[in-house]
Amino acid sequence: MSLKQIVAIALVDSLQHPTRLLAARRNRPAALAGLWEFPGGKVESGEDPVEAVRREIREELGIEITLGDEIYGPLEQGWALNERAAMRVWFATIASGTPRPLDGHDQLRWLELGAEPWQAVPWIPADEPIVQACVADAKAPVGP
Ligand SMILES: Nc1nc2c([nH]c(=O)n2[C@H]2C[C@H](O)[C@@H](COP(=O)(O)OP(=O)(O)OP(=O)(O)O)O2)c(=O)[nH]1
Repeated sequence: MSLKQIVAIALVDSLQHPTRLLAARRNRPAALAGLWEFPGGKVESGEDPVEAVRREIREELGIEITLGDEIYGPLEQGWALNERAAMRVWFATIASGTPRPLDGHDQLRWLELGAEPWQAVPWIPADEPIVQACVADAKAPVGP
């Protein structure tokens, strides 16, 4: 694997008819604090990417998730974030629990998918095309 693999979710209210997307505001490191992102994190060595995203979401938001379709990026490893990392992103819904900013974030916000969510908050710049792809993919039915 050439780039560090990050995995994250586009948490939506419904896989079949998504109308809202959860954005999370980072509280660290200083260079990214205050910017909004898809909750997730790094895949550990030897870890399955889907298991990694479930673990990260448990740690960060305190919820269990149902995964839907992947939002495919241009790379096998998903979407380029910078020269060192790429991110795979899946649609997901809440299976149990209520999302709370437990670790890594200081605020969560549901954004309307129909209201240009890439402009609603200051996203990490690398995420903007992913948010746009999320909106485009959400117009077709997603999920199992
Ligand atoms: N989780 C996440 N990370 C993103 C996004 N966009 C983006 O450029 N990144 C970058 C920020 C970080 O450099 C890297 C992810 O690292 P992380 O700090 O979230 O991962 P982690 O929770 O496993 O790490 P740690 O803080 O526990 O050390 O990817 C995004 O939408 N979500």
